[in-house]
Amino acid sequence: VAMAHLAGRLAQRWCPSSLQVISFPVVQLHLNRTAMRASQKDFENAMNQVKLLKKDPGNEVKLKLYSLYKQATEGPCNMPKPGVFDLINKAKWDAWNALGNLPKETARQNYVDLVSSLSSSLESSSQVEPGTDRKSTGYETLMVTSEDGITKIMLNRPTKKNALNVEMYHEIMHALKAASKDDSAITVLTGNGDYYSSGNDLTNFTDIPPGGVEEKAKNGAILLREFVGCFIDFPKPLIALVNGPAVGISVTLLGLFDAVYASDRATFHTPFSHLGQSPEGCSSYTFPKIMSPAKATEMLVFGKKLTAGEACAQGLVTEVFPDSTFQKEVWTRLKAFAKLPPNAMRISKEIIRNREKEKLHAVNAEECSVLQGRWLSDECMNAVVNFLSRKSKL
Ligand SMILES: CCCC/C=C/CC(=O)SCCNC(=O)CCNC(=O)[C@H](O)C(C)(C)COP(=O)(O)OP(=O)(O)OC[C@H]1O[C@@H](n2cnc3c(N)ncnc32)[C@H](O)[C@@H]1OP(=O)(O)O
Repeated sequence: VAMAHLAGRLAQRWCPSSLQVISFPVVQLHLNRTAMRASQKDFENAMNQVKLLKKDPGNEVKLKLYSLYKQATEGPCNMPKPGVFDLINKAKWDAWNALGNLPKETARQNYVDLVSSLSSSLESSSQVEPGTDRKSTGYETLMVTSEDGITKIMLNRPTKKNALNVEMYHEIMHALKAASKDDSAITVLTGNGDYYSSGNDLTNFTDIPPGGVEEKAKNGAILLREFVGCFIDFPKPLIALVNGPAVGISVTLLGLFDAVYASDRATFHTPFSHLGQSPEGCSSYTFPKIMSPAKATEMLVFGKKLTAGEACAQGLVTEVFPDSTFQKEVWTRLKAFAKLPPNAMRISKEIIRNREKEKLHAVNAEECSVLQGRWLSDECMNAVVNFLSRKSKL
């Protein structure tokens, strides 16, 4: 968060003429989808949409819909528990009861989200050729599709090398939450175009709220903590397809994925010191564990850029594929994974992740708090000003 007026002051202090060449685009703060609440009308529309689904979504999803509907309309489960032999009503009761004290509004929102993810994946199944991706609409910065039991979240700002702007952070969180509830077995994150992602969009640092730079840094830390938290808590197998170079937060997050497949064109670069910043995405904890403390230091402190082969040798990448066959090979493999029993995969992931979850959340909180301070430093502001004034690139 190098903030416009402070950055401007810095530029003026050290290089008055540079003010003419730096124009600070104002980042449009888009509506936080996660903060959106479904209205009664949205809820009613969703109920109508369910009736129009052309394909049976399966018992598990139907139970989820039932329980969310009951919670949204009546609140916590208020029925006597059916007998053990009343299997259907018992399953319904269990599903509703499992929602505990979930607020009615949240249940309503979850119902609307679930129906929307079903509509985009099931409704279109009758409209598209087999094998063609089904696209869910409504995202500005992502392409989200569901096919063959796989939800694919594709970063879609190729002209900006898939840099993560504020809207993209919110949309990824939204897409992950929807994917965690949809009927896919696994979820994939990848990039559109020649880059996987160039990391945090450095223009995020330029839109200063009335509270000034401190407030900007504080808001950035809150956003980052919530964003990384979604990866820590994601319940299904989450796989990264690193189609090209990856920078900054797009690299650090890889330590929270369950598998990372990379094209041999990919590179892995975390130039935090160059940018006056410090590690995030829980990498201060995951990287030393994955690759040894010294190798992690080379990346996170000295900003050493790794090739895909090096990242694989160090355990950050699971497997590397020639770029020419990357898509074909990984998708064949992913489709086979997606046929495995989804509940078994979820439970196996849970048992691996649960052991680390508390620690990861604590690390995330600490990293965000340290970064909040870094964003206010001259070192960080200089780096951002230099990039925005096109004086430096990585
Ligand atoms: C709130 C949470 C904060 C979490 C913090 C996370 C920390 C990080 O992620 S640190 C990493 C930050 N990323 C960078 O420093 C990368 C900066 N970009 C570059 O150095 C270069 O663009 C590149 C090496 C990635 C690519 O160079 P190349 O010559 O191939 O392409 P360009 O012409 O530079 O880029 C095309 C286009 O894209 C814009 N762009 C690329 N990356 C970013 C970025 N990170 N932020 C903003 N904009 C970016 C670049 O400005 C070009 O835009 P124009 O065509 O409009 O000039």
